[in-house]
Amino acid sequence: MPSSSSRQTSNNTLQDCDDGVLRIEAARLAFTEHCLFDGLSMTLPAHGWTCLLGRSGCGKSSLLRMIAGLPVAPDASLSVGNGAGQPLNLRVAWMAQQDLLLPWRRVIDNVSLGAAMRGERADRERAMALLEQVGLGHTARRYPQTLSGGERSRVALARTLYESAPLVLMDEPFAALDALTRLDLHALAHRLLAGRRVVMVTHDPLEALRMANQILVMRGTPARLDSLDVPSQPAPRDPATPAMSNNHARLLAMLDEVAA
Ligand SMILES: Nc1ncnc2c1ncn2[C@@H]1O[C@H](COP(=O)(O)OP(=O)(O)OP(=O)(O)O)[C@@H](O)[C@H]1O
Repeated sequence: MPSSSSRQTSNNTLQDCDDGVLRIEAARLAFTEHCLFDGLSMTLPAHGWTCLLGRSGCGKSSLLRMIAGLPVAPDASLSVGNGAGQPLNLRVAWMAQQDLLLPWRRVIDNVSLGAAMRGERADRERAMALLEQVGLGHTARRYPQTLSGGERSRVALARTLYESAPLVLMDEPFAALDALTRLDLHALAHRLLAGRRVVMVTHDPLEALRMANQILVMRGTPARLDSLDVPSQPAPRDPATPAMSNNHARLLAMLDEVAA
């Protein structure tokens, strides 16, 4: 899902809103035999990263898809508002674990893929500038299969940035990368996404502690959302500090806690 667009969920209309908080409320997802969550709410500040963690299968990716307005299940609903009960319109960009680069399009044409999908003329200058920003200007005319995994992730990041969406949803975007490449991508993504509202699903507590302004843990059955304070240093944080080790232990304990 490389493109962004105006989204409509089952029970609300989303409108552009770059400032102020965003409230996700009354999120519910149930299947015939079980309810994954019901009545979940969260506040997303205007700028900064919210990291969402939880045990496998608790519904993190589904919740992210619901925020994006994508279909998940017949019994799936939430409302998105500005905290004062008013619905909002919001353009959304999506970045997934799989880079979803199209092998038959050159790198630069993958960056501007959203424009092509919307039937718009691609802004090649902008796509090129973004490629330069992620350090891959020299690969513009190559095809994705000639790039390494880390380079492909950089192209996917450039494609996400091309959308200029105020809300960026990321589903384990760095999970397939080796540890050092991941650290590099953290720093790059943090710099290039400054000023955006980012929600990132991750399985990696250290990644969350490194990047987040807000950490939310989904746990319990049906799941509830609990928050964990983040270290006071600015992100992206050095993983080798005592504050990070202490919080890492606390976050692991929260993830491990038996459902209440
Ligand atoms: N049609 C369906 N019927 C029943 N259960 C379903 C259906 N579709 C999805 N599920 C369940 O919904 C749950 C939530 O999936 P989701 O991918 O959102 O979880 P997750 O927390 O992101 O998992 P992971 O961390 O493993 O990626 C899973 O347990 C999945 O089996």
